[in-house]
This record gives sequence, structure tokens and C-alpha cells, in this order.
Amino acid sequence: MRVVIASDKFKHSLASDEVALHLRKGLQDQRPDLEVDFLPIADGGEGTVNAAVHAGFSPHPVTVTGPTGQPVEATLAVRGHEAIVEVASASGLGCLPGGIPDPLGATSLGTGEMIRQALNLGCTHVYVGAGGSACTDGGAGLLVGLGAKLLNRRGYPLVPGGAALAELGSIDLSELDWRVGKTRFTLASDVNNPLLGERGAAAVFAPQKGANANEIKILEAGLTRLVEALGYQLGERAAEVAVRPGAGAAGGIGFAVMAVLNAGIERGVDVIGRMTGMAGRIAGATLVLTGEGSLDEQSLSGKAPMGVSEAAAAAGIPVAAVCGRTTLSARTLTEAGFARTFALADIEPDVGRCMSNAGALLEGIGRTIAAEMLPVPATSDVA
Ligand SMILES: Nc1ncnc2c1ncn2[C@@H]1O[C@H](COP(=O)(O)OP(=O)(O)O)[C@@H](O)[C@H]1O
Ligand SMILES: O=C(O)[C@@H](CO)OP(=O)(O)O
Repeated sequence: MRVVIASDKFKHSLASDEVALHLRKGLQDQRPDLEVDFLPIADGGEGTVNAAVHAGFSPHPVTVTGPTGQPVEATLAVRGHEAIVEVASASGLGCLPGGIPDPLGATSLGTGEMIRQALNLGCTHVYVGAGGSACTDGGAGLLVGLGAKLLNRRGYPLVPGGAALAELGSIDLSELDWRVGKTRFTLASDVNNPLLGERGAAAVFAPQKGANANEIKILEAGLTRLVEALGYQLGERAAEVAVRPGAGAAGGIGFAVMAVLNAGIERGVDVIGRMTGMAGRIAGATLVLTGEGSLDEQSLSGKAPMGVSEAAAAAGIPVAAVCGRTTLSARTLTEAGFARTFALADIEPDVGRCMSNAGALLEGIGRTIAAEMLPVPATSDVA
């Protein structure tokens, strides 16, 4: 009997492989006979490069400019002519010095620099893994990292960050790295939000980057100006791309890579699922476990647990969700395909203890799942 664990990270408490290890321990405490297959999964955000490396890509360390200007060590995943660039590893919340947010000033420059490194390595298909970013600059920094010139209304180079975009005078794409036009780009997105408006990058994701209500308005004005200024270069295409699903991913990096780099879009979980051979690994299992820190409305719009749930449904295998907390109703969870959902917060209501004690709580859930969701072994299976 085999159980597949394909969980995303629990942000702020456990990485994806830690989640899997604790669940496996709990399952095997209860059922030592159980075979547990660990499938690292991610949705474009944190852990995407790690999952790709598990799938056979080579890690390639690079030093790039972090979200607030300091150097950060990031990692590219490379296999043949394909590269995976993870926004979170160059321009992510985890790259902020001392963890201090900078919602107005944080830049995606390092992600652009990392794409350039991928081009230097001869890669001709670059996946840009979106999610977990610290910035809301519409990918303006990323474009600068690839050679674009952004000038303010007085003709001087624009200050980095989303707030400064309100002062954007013009964008010059003439010195964009020439290899961009010869490269295939795919946005591996964790969300399908548009760039602007109440479902946009600033309104939905800037609060988790430290922005208050007034700062959200400033960032929204900056992103609006970016679309307008790019319109002088790209015509109506700029406004068309801004409303596309995924344009609001990673603080609007989705917009820049689709509008300027002509990227196609795919759900990050589908990209990683394909690379890790998820469908084949799930086939023939008795049960699939997936999850993430917070199972919420955002999860339903294409994050890792949904991709795993769909793959399990296609193979006719039951799937259970394990999460730190969920804001979804029992009915919604069932409709999303989860036979059962286990939330750490239901066992330990104190948030601090729930975060610090996540490993032990997951082991308890693993034991419960083994006892309640797995068929009793035939007597001949028991030693
Ligand atoms: N051990 C835990 N217990 C309760 N909630 C948790 C735990 N770990 C993470 N979370 C919640 O999940 C949130 C992170 O969500 P997650 O789904 O992991 O990432 P993302 O927002 O990138 O999709 C945290 O801010 C926290 O609210
Ligand atoms: O980086 C971001 O702006 C968001 C959306 O892409 O990421 P996450 O889903 O990890 O909150």
C-alpha cells in the first residue's frame, strides 16, 4: 500500500520537504508497513527550484540584487536548454534584510538579473516562477535587469520600487538584451489575478508585503502608470495584457513578462507536476496527501493543492488536504476534491504554538490519517 505526499510549504513554519517528513513519520508510526512516496511540489512560488532540482534539474547558484538593493544568493534550476527562475529566491519576502518589509521600495531587479544569467548559460526556454515576492513594481525592475531604461518625468533614471512608478516618464526598450527575442518564456504562475483593480496585485497581495491602505493606493497608481507608459511602446497590447489572468502574479511581474517578454502562461503547479512526473507517481497509490500553510480562496485559483487534487481525481485516487489553517467551508473543500481536510489550527488554536509546533502536530495528523483513511491491512500483510 502506497501513499503519495505532494504538499507545498507551510510558509512561516515548514518547508515542503519538512511537511512531508513529519507526515510520513506519523503515517509510519501507525502503519510501519506503509510505503510513502514523497513528491516535492510547488506552484511557482518558494520551493519551485527545489522541486525542479528533485526532478533532475541542476542547481546553479548566482548572486543578484535583492529586493532592497543588497546582494542575495539565489539559485537557478537548469536542465539542457531549460531554466527555472524563481522570483521568490531573488526578489522574495525571504530575501528582505532582517525580514523588514519595504512594500513601496522593493524591486524585482534581481529576477531580471537572474533571467540574464539563464541566457548567459545558453538557455532558450525560461520559466519564470511567480509567487512569494516582496515587491509590487509590475516587473519594472525585472525589465531594467534585462536592459530596459525607465526614466522619470525629468528624464533621469527612475528610483526602484512600485511607488516610484507614479513618476515614470518613459520606457526605452531599445537596449533590452537581444537574446530576449530569441528566447521562449513561460510564466509559471501561482495565481490568476489581473494586474489592476480590486483583484489586482496591489489590492490583494501588497498587504502581505507590509503595505497599508494608503500604500496600496500609491502602488495601484504606480502600476496604472506603468501600463500607460508601456502603451507608448506596445500600443493597446499593454492594456490588454494587464487584464489577463496572471498579470497580477508576483507584484505584477506576470504583466511585464507577458507584455514585454511575450511569455505564455501556465499554472506553476502544472509545470512542476509535469517535471516531477506527478501523474505517473500518483497512479496506483492508495491515497494522496497535499496541502499548504493556508488553504483559502487563493488556493482555489490554481495553487499547488488544487493541481494535486485534479491530478488525483484524474487517476481516480482519493486525496486529503493538510494545512496550517483553512478559511474554506467544508462544502467548498469537498467541491475542491478533498475527501478530508486536516488543519493544524483545529488541533492547536493558539497560533504561535501552531506555528512553532507544526512538526509534532503534523505527525499526529499523519497517525489519524493512517488510522481513519487507509484500508485495514489484510491479515496476510501483517508480519
Ligand atoms: N503551522 C501553521 N499553523 C497555522 N497556520 C499556518 C501554519 N503555517 C503557515 N500557516 C499559515 O499559512 C500562511 C502562509 O500560507 P501558504 O499557503 O503557506 O503560502 P502562500 O500565501 O504563499 O500561498 C501563514 O501566513 C499562516 O497564516
Ligand atoms: O508574489 C506575490 O505577489 C503573490 C502572488 O503571486 O505570491 P503568493 O501567492 O506567494 O502570496
